[in-house]
Amino acid sequence: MSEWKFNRDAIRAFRFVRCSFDAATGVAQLVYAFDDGPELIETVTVPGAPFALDDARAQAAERALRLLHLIAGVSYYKAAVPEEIRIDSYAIDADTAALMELIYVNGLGEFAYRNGLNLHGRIRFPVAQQQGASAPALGLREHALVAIGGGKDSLVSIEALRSLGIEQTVTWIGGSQLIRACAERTGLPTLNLGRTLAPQLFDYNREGAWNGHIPVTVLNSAIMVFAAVLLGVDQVVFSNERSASYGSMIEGTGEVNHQWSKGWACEQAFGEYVQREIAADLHYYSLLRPLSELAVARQFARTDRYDAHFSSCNRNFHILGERPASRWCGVCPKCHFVFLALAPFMPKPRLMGIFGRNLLDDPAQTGGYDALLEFQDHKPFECVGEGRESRAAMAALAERPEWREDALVERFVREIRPQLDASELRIEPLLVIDDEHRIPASLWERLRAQFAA
Ligand SMILES: CC(=O)N[C@H]1[C@@H](OP(=O)(O)OP(=O)(O)OC[C@H]2O[C@@H](n3ccc(=O)[nH]c3=O)[C@H](O)[C@@H]2O)O[C@H](CO)[C@@H](O)[C@@H]1O[C@H](C)C(=O)N[C@@H](C)C(=O)N[C@@H](CCC(=O)O)C(=O)O
Ligand SMILES: Nc1ncnc2c1ncn2[C@@H]1O[C@H](COP(=O)(O)OP(=O)(O)OP(=O)(O)O)[C@@H](O)[C@H]1O
Repeated sequence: MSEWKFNRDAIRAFRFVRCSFDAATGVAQLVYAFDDGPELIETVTVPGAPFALDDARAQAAERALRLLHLIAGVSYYKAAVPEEIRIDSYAIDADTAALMELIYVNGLGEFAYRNGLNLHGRIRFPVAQQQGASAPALGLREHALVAIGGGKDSLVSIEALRSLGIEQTVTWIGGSQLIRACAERTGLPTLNLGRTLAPQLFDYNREGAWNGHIPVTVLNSAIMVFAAVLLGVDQVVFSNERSASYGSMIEGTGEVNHQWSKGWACEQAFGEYVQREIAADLHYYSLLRPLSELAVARQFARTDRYDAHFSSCNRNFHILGERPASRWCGVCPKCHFVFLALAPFMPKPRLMGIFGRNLLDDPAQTGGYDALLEFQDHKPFECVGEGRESRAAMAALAERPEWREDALVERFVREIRPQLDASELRIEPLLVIDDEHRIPASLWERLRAQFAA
């Protein structure tokens, strides 16, 4: 074993070695390996131990733990993308294998594109078990674990649930101080779940592992589903908007979606699996699925409670390395997009106060905005709205005296708008509320009224 060296091209198999949960400490261990190399151990910690679970809940927790083990393996599998996948300590059925293949192939879509790999037909999870009976209801109490990511989207959901009188715990994974500050600002009960990646992964990255984006939202979702079973609550709520279902259109390749695991196809498949295989009364859904990014931005602008606390800039969220000097780096696609999406819905001085500058009056940001507008470039690989949303927001600003002389708005009017169909530049059609979602019927009518107001 001590002779083993990471060599991505020589590795034959990725192994799901075992997973375990210690109810006395709240620590779960997710163990993987390449061939007969060292064990790669990821840990997830759920506060509130010791957990005393009855038989039905203990069995559901074991099923949720295996689901998490399978999904979290994507961080390690991607390092070598070997031909074979093995599961050493339990067996999975065809439905589980199909869900994993869906998540791995699509969730690693950007990773594969950027590395010139073709994962279709390559990722095969071994099926060694017949389909079992559907999971029973556990008698979970009515309470929502709401994911918070530090950005605008989750804050919109949290405020919506608050106004509907739904009991919630604001929940996040990892050690981000920015997310903690936002969570505390809500004034609601909070829960911080621990997650530590196997340290060898960072060595492997330095030693030439394949690297790239992983489907982090479905991974966070699986962690929260596991926590929900332990804590005995019936809802896991995310804040993934409709626009997340649409990727970047790449010439010669087709659609590649950075945020596939925030999209509708993933939510449907994962949510149905959780209800069928983990607990019949555990509901996983995105509260913002019926809304576009612009509609979410409009909702967010209705309160200034979080202006001094939130950030959508992903540069704040690295596990290793540098963070930006301020909450908004001002030069990444998320900063560009969020500034543009909020601009039609809030007074200019408020927006400039949030960002500390005017990104639309900075010619250095031209390339970044062109990509968002899908003008001579494709939509960036980031969690940003559709090109038509960016174009409609820019067109709205072009009509506003306080914005139209800013460098990038003025350029849009002069160079880009003349090439576009004016009938496709209206914001209103993009604010329409969709009916495709998994929001429980008991909430939906009241929520719809709130979103429509
Ligand atoms: C913060 C960030 O954007 N990270 C991406 C970045 O990682 P980087 O190497 O610059 O630094 P670290 O985040 O510190 O990660 C170090 C390495 O660890 C591996 N890793 C990390 C987290 C994980 O869950 N699994 C991992 O395997 C990886 O090898 C890292 O290099 O670049 C990486 C490579 O492209 C990305 O994988 C990192 O993305 C994170 C997984 C991440 O959390 N990204 C979110 C900020 C993000 O993109 N969120 C989207 C959601 C999209 C989705 O659900 O698919 C969003 O904003 O909505
Ligand atoms: N560290 C985390 N722990 C738990 N949930 C997270 C974490 N990071 C992101 N999420 C959740 O993942 C989903 C997608 O994240 P995303 O970054 O789009 O949302 P956001 O941070 O609320 O808003 P924004 O799009 O403005 O950044 C959201 O439901 C968010 O709450």
